[in-house]
Amino acid sequence: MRVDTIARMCIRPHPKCKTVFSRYLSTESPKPFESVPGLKALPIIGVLHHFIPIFGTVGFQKNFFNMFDILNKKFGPIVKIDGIFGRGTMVVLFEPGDYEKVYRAEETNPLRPGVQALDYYREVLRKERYDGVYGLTSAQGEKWRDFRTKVNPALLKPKLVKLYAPGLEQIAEDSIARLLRFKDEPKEFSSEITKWSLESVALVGLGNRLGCLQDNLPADHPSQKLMYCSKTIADLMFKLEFIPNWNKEKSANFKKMMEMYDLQWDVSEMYINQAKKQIRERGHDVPDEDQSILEKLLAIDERVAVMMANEMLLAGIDTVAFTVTGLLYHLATNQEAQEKVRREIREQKSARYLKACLKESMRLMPILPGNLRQTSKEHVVGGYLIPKGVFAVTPNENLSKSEKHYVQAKEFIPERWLAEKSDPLYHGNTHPMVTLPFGFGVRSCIGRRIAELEIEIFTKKLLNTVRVTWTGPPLQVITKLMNEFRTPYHFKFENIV
Ligand code: HEM
Repeated sequence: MRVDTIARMCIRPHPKCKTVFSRYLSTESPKPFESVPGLKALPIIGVLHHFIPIFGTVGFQKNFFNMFDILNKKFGPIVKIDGIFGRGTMVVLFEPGDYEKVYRAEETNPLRPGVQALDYYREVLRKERYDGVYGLTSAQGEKWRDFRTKVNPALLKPKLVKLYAPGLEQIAEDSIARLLRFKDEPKEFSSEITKWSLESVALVGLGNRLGCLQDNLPADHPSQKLMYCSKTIADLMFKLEFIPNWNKEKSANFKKMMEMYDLQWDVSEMYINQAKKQIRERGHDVPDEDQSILEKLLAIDERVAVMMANEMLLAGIDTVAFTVTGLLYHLATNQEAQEKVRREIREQKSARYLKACLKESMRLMPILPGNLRQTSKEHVVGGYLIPKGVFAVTPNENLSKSEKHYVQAKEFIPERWLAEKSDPLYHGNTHPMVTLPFGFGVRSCIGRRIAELEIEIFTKKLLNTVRVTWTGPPLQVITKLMNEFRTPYHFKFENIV
């Protein structure tokens, strides 16, 4: 019997057989990768000519959202971009079913290429210091899996993460008191919300308050250095990753980036050492609720514990500050939704509606415009053969704002996350891979539970006693590597008790 006949007879083939049979189940053989439509490279300049204003296929675009939109309109649901900006070839998949197939097939060993400068810093420049423990953001393969397996329970178990609630409530109260003092100076909001975010993630990670929310914080306070590093690294990352430079490692930006990584490491190491000393002095009989993530991980693997704490102090600042700012903006510009959240808080109900607001806000303003995996094997997608080693990009922000996937897609409607199946707004009508603000699968964001808890606690505390309004033009998102907001912010905070 022919192999394709067997494949068709098999109703629920074993996953291994599925892989073997998948090629036979399609009547046509896949088209070669070279024939995927998209941006072709020229010698030396690569794909740069496509981005020349007016004449280029894509032209100059100020963000990924616009760029993906044009690529989709010009080339269809699957678009190839030859070796962009010194990186490998990319394929942008606009059909959720297509990238679901790739991402699920990559789940056994999900490769997400790191930031090149950080990889260089950890694996070459400071090789002796890290010696194979590269953290979640840089490591791949076995090294990543080993690290992730050790840290998953401490960071992702909701029950364990909730133990930090009392400390986070205190931080939220301190931060809100400051916001109310600065209410007539909206320029302060950006730095205040970043301080809240750092103070919160440090409490969870290290078990200590850093003191960012004290009055007259000196400019050279170590916490100021961490906030400065986080911002500068994000800016430089964009310049180094997405702006072509044929001699990157000798450039001033690259050197500055190495200095920033050194500074970020030195300051976080100083805080981590302080925390370790306190843990030692306190002894071991400490209940779970009083243990920081650092303390829990130190009992498993010291080097992993230190690296995780360091990554929390880098990846856990601007991501959370951006997301809570987006949520407050949506609630400030949708007073009815804000009132509903306030009622829920005052009636001490579960935070169902608030959580729906957060999901809806992240759908419209995600920190990342899309997700990324590097293929470790061949895939057949949309009739094309995608080879090993290609960067498979999902343009989630575009899809999340498209009428093809959501009813009234550009509007803030938290109810869609709570609607019944019979309601046209019901979110289950949309493919579950369209909106992925925390990424996908086993490599999704390790800080998700912490971020959600921090945001929920802060928003509840704030809205219980404060009305938030927005007095300026619509808030604009600027895409660098991560999304950012154009400042100044035009929030107004008014005490209502
Ligand atoms: C609302 C805030 C946050 C958002 C929206 C967010 C989003 C993301 C996304 C989209 C990814 C990529 C996942 C993937 O490739 O599938 C990611 C990875 C990661 N995030 Fe977050 N993040 C947030 C907060 C945090 C916090 C608070 C921390 C630290 C505690 C953190 C640490 C990390 C790390 C270490 C990774 C790499 C995970 C891995 O590769 O295993 N993030 N995050």
